[in-house]
Amino acid sequence: MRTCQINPSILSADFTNLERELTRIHTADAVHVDVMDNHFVPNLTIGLPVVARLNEVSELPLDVHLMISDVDRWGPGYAEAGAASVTFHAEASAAPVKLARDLRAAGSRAAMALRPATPIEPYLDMLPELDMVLLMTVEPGFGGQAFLDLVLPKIRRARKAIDGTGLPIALQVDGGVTRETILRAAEAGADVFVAGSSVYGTADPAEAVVTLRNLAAATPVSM
Ligand SMILES: O=C(CO)[C@@H](O)[C@H](O)COP(=O)(O)O
Repeated sequence: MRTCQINPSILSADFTNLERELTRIHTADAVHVDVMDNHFVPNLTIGLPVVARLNEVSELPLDVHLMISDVDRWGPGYAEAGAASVTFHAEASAAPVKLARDLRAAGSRAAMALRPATPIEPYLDMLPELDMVLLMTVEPGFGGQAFLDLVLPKIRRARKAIDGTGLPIALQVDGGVTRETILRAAEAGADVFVAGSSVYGTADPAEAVVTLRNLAAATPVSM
């Protein structure tokens, strides 16, 4: 068994009562908070004041995923608000190394996300600046989409590159993660899984988290 984490996405939760929705996933490793600005992605969710308040009421660490433009300017504020980890999109950052350093300096883990079609190779040199890489397995913007198998070879390449650094960099996947697709993502080398519908869409989200984590942990990486 290996160590894997499940971070449920509150995009699939009931936005009228987020505090209660956090308690329904008490078995999770962190809560994945999707920040969307209706500019970088065609959807709008929550911003800094709500994230700051969530951090005050949450027993789980916040794994904040910024799907916003001008992230070099706005990103560090989420770290200052107490997020345990802040993920920015490589496609939205003009200065990703500086941003990763700013996030760490503000007290959070620094993570970089890539859309399904964005290659990882141009970013391999900056892996030591990162605590986590997020490979999107759907186009960012909406929950409930189907997992894109075409990302699996990139997950494998990322796993190899991360292992090559010898650093404890997590490899997260996000989008379309179910009891079935988590097996393929885990086998390719992912170790942190974001799941929205397959957690909040069940009668017992806490139990769904445990099931997903056990499935991933029991799946060896195969290169
Ligand atoms: O960031 C996103 C979508 O942009 C994700 O976090 C989704 O919210 C995951 O939802 P499911 O695909 O698991 O339903």
